[in-house]
Amino acid sequence: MKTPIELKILDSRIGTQFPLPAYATPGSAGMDLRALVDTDLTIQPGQTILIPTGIAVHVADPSLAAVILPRSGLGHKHGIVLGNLVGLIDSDYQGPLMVSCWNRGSEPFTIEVGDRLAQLVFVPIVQAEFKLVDEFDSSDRGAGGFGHSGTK
Ligand SMILES: O=c1ccn([C@H]2C[C@H](O)[C@@H](COP(=O)(O)OP(=O)(O)OP(=O)(O)O)O2)c(=O)[nH]1
Ligand SMILES: [Mg+2]
Repeated sequence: MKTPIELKILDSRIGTQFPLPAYATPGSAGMDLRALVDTDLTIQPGQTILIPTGIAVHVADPSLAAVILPRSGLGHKHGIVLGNLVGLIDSDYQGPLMVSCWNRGSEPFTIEVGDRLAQLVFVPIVQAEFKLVDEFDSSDRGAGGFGHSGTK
């Protein structure tokens, strides 16, 4: 069962030259987002560029959100990841979906118009309400963290 999500096409090349984002296989968790840039562009090592995807989505339901994640091939082989590491799309955001593209590699990387750059994953969200306490019920871990248990 798929969840309906409203989508606006902001760039008419989506739906004509390039398809709407879609799951590549029945088991895919993410849909690839394309670079709807005017012309091919090169990202220099260390440079970060904000890339439009040509679409807007309105998740609407506060118990859902979307995240933008890197594609493993681009990240691992070319150092093309996200300037914000992970993009979080709030359920009430209605603006253009943008990808912050960071070349953390050592070679210039050329993005061609319509290239699949990153992926969009819809996730469930729990909104918390803080309940102030003076003491927590004790747990096995307590305050141990940040590697306190070692590596072996
Ligand atoms: O990679 C991203 C990350 C965010 N957004 C949009 C959707 C998100 O709902 C909005 C705000 O993102 P976020 O809350 O992460 O950024 P902020 O710096 O806290 O901005 P704001 O003050 O607008 O919340 O920007 C994108 O299009 N792409
Ligand atoms: Mg914010």
